[in-house]
Amino acid sequence: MKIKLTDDVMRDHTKEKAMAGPRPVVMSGPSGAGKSTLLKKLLKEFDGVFGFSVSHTTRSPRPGEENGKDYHYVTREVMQAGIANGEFIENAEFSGNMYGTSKAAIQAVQAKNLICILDIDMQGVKNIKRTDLNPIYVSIQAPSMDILEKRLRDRKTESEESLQKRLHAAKVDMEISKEPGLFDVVITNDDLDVAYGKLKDALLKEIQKVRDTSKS
Ligand SMILES: Nc1ncnc2c1ncn2[C@@H]1O[C@H](COP(=O)(O)OP(=O)(O)OP(=O)(O)O)[C@@H](O)[C@H]1O
Ligand SMILES: Nc1nc2c(ncn2[C@@H]2O[C@H](COP(=O)(O)O)[C@@H](O)[C@H]2O)c(=O)[nH]1
Repeated sequence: MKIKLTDDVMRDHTKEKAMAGPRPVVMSGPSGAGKSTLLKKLLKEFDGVFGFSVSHTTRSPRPGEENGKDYHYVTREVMQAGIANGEFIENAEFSGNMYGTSKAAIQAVQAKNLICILDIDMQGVKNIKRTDLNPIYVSIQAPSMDILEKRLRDRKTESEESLQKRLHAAKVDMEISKEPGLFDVVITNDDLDVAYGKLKDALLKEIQKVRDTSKS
């Protein structure tokens, strides 16, 4: 039997699709694996396609980081009040600091019909899985623990204590990321250009959606 859709039904369906917008992208993986490096390349090459979800954190800014651009830097008290007030879609304690994605951070990107990128740890991934955000889950991994440690040390952003906490979390992360179905794609970031190519391939469909929408 052929079902004839009325104009109203068709209009509603189209509106729903337009409102749904592109799927967000969750990038996760051990600290030092190269998430920020890769997502900065994406944001630069695809200006007007991707938007970064600016998280809140209680850690101090690193040299060159900007409040409101890299993170919203807040105190524990402010962060805890926001969480208690239901302002966060997810939050986690990582390496002695609090991190969280506010609902407003995601809405700010989605309001512009951009692909919202979240850079979050494994606890964040597990928590986002319980929401209806429906992102594409990408895991970025380093080729080995030794290379990861070298990258983190060479970055010169961590104290020895923070570095050890991050390496410990990385071991857990590397194991969990093998869980079948947890991530849509797992990318080993060995050669940066190769890893970036794989990331673009994984997101091609969503990139095209945004480009098609902005043309129409
Ligand atoms: N493919 C690569 N080869 C060599 N060095 C790399 C590569 N990718 C990233 N790096 C370097 O490794 C360091 C860690 O990368 P980056 O800061 O992007 O990691 P991250 O996963 O975002 O870490 P965090 O979770 O702590 O923010 C940086 O100094 C970066 O320049
Ligand atoms: N669960 C969340 N994790 C987050 C968020 N923002 C960042 N992160 C993760 O924290 C670590 C450390 O980040 P760093 O900038 O201090 O190196 C890293 O794995 C990030 O992915 C967040 O909002 N929620």
